[in-house]
Amino acid sequence: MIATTGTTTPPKQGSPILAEENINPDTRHGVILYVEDVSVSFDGFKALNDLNLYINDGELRCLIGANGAGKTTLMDVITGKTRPDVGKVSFGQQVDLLSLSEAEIARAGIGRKFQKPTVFENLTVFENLELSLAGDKGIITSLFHKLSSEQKDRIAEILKTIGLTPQEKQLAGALSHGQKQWLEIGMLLAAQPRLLLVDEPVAGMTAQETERTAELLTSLAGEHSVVVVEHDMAFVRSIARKVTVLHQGSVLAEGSMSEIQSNPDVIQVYLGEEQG
Ligand SMILES: Nc1ncnc2c1ncn2[C@@H]1O[C@H](COP(=O)(O)OP(=O)(O)OP(=O)(O)O)[C@@H](O)[C@H]1O
Repeated sequence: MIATTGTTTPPKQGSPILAEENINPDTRHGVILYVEDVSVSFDGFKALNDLNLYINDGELRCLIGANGAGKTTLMDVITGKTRPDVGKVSFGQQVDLLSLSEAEIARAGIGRKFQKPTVFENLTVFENLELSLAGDKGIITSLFHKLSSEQKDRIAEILKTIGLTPQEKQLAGALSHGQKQWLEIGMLLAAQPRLLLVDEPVAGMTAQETERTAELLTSLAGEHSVVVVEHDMAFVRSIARKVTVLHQGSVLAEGSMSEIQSNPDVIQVYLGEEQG
């Protein structure tokens, strides 16, 4: 029988993301994300096919693959948007992500950055971060609530990390495309995620913005684990210590960029296209 149980649910709006509710995943074996034997079918088509992936605590991993390889579906499974037909997905050794809702997964400490920035254009950079810090307390409470010195320090720290301290009073709508992307990364950081999933962060960026983004993502690794889905191979080369290549819903190869580049299967199905 053909399985058609890969289901996609729309993201819940206004989901509370509170840093203090983050749970502490058990990473005693050095792994923060386990994806094991996961398959997802859409009307009989296997978008993910017996996929196995392990992300180490604190690592920066790049995920590459041709169009339709399953990268987005994998991100959707990790964040609870799509439920697999079979398989196991856990945050650390014990937290079963398949039993949690999208909001609960976000609260558990998994942040996702979509390709298109979604900052509040009519608020300042500082206010955008203030709102993210407020979590489910909401916009009204947050605007009338006086920030504690600890919260102010936290915002200052995030501004420094994302390189937007000089722009803190600027309206987010006036930022460049690259700056908006960094602000959104900062808004995710307000929830203190352990794992960050970042979808095509440098699409549409200038060369200088791309370089700055490479520095930013590299600086986040260590304290956070970061998975970057990216098509820009020059960017992947500049940041990746370890690259996973997806092909037809499975892992085709995994290793350093030079290992990947010399892998005959990869050359044939992916890099071959790029070079060819
Ligand atoms: N909701 C859905 N219903 C039916 N098919 C889907 C659905 N979502 C994804 N697919 C199919 O599953 C396959 C994998 O798609 P996915 O978006 O995960 O690939 P991708 O690697 O992210 O590609 P891209 O680089 O183009 O974003 C594609 O063939 C896609 O058409």
